[in-house]
Amino acid sequence: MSALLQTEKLTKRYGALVVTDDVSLEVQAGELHAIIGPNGAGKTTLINQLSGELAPNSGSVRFAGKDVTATGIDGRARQGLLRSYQITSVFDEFTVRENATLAALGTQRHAFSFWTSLLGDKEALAAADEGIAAAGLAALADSPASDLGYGERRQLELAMALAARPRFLLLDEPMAGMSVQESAAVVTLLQSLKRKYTILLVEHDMNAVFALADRISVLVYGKLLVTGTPEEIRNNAEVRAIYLGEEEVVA
Ligand SMILES: Nc1ncnc2c1ncn2[C@@H]1O[C@H](COP(=O)(O)OP(=O)(O)OP(=O)(O)O)[C@@H](O)[C@H]1O
Repeated sequence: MSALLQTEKLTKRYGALVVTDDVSLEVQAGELHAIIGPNGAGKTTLINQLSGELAPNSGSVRFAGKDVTATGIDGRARQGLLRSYQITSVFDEFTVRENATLAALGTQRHAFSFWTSLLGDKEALAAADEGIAAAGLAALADSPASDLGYGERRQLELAMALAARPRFLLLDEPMAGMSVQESAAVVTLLQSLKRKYTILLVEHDMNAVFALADRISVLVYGKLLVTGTPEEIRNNAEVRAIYLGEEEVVA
């Protein structure tokens, strides 16, 4: 396996606060790589720099062998590096399939040209249906987005990302706000997406992280403390000290 995504000495500061501190991270093609760390460790800030939403103060991001540090969100999305939400918003009055079709079209052409081709673009429809099926929403493909429950809406965001046929998915807390049952369903879903996509997952639900990840990186105060297999991370003394009391990690 080779690195599909790589950061080198990535640094982001807000005034005197160093939120991403010299982070050099490698995500191998095909792996599910999780980022964990205490609140405020800089996980979201890191993901924002990987998606292209936020520019680092220094350091670089490489994707598929190319330096994309100066490439914006859309440019990275077109290269296949995609965040699971905020790419395009969900239209409540549109069906699941129409939303996913818009997402599929959104990566290829100007935002307003797809109204006319929405129902006619076979390629986009096929990509939409693939995304919907992969996100486990096939039974609701014809339902308006407004009918979806919270968990289903998060699945739709995932379906929309998948409809754009990404190589690499950035997932920022996909289980946030979900019930235990909904989280379990997302774990099953992500298990089914493993290997088909390279995935970087930021998630507070440690059961989910340890069940899913091939490798885990631990961020503390913006610094990358360690990267390892779930077993290595579970047995790492520093990580255990950081998570002392959070029994999920040490269980
Ligand atoms: N725009 C900003 N301006 C100033 N400080 C910021 C800004 N964005 C984030 N921070 C600070 O950077 C630090 C890291 O924030 P970030 O949201 O990346 O952490 P996190 O690990 O994702 O946290 P959580 O687990 O709580 O979501 C925090 O101290 C936060 O207050």
